[in-house]
Amino acid sequence: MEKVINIIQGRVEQKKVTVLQDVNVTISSKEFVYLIGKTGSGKSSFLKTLYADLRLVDGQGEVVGYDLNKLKKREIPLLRRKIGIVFQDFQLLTDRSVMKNLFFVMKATGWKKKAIMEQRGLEVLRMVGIEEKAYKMPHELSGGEQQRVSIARALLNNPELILADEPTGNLDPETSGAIMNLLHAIAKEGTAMLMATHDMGLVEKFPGRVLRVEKNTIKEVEAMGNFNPFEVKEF
Ligand SMILES: Nc1ncnc2c1ncn2[C@@H]1O[C@H](COP(=O)(O)OP(=O)(O)OP(=O)(O)O)[C@@H](O)[C@H]1O
Repeated sequence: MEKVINIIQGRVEQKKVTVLQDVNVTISSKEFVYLIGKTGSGKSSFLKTLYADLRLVDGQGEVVGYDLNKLKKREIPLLRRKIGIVFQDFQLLTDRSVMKNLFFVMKATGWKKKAIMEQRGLEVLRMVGIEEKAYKMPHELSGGEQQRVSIARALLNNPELILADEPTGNLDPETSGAIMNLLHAIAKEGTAMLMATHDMGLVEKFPGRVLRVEKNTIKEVEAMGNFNPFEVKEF
């Protein structure tokens, strides 16, 4: 299977302080992978490194075919076009409709023809089950619906990888479950998913590969057989 993330002996800093080191992580297409760990352990920092918002200080890294060490500033938008990013707080533009939120991203990533943009907008909204909300304003939607819009936005450019930072953090358990089903369905279609969460209930309910951030590094959690996310396999 094709590797969408390959980090070898990676090190990540925040303000000159090492947050993660000796990071070795490989993720292939279609995989659904959780990134767990305590608050402040470095989950967001790792995701930021993958979408080139933080530098990979040492080590090698390749994300959707881009070499993180060689990536020039002007190439960052090209990398982000092949990655979908979903945040806990949705990050929708509140002053415009759902469709105009999608247009905003499409324009920024090189789409030009309005009719084609509208067609693609409706298509991704259909994929997440809210096509009928296309012309509503964000505040007219529930939290779960807003998160579906942000997932639709992440899907616009057919990403090879979706990075989701606590995507269910602001949602009630039932809505979280529906969003998890959606994310799993997207991963099955071929988009790799790396999802940071500290909701262990979700990890148990929707099994997947688990990586744990602890002691300034990332470890694979043994998830075979008796699933126990607290059992850590040492490298
Ligand atoms: N912009 C920043 N400037 C300086 N230090 C930062 C910055 N962002 C994060 N840090 C520090 O880096 C470390 C890792 O933070 P990070 O946000 O990656 O953790 P996290 O696991 O995502 O936490 P949470 O679950 O609370 O989101 C923490 O010690 C944090 O204080």
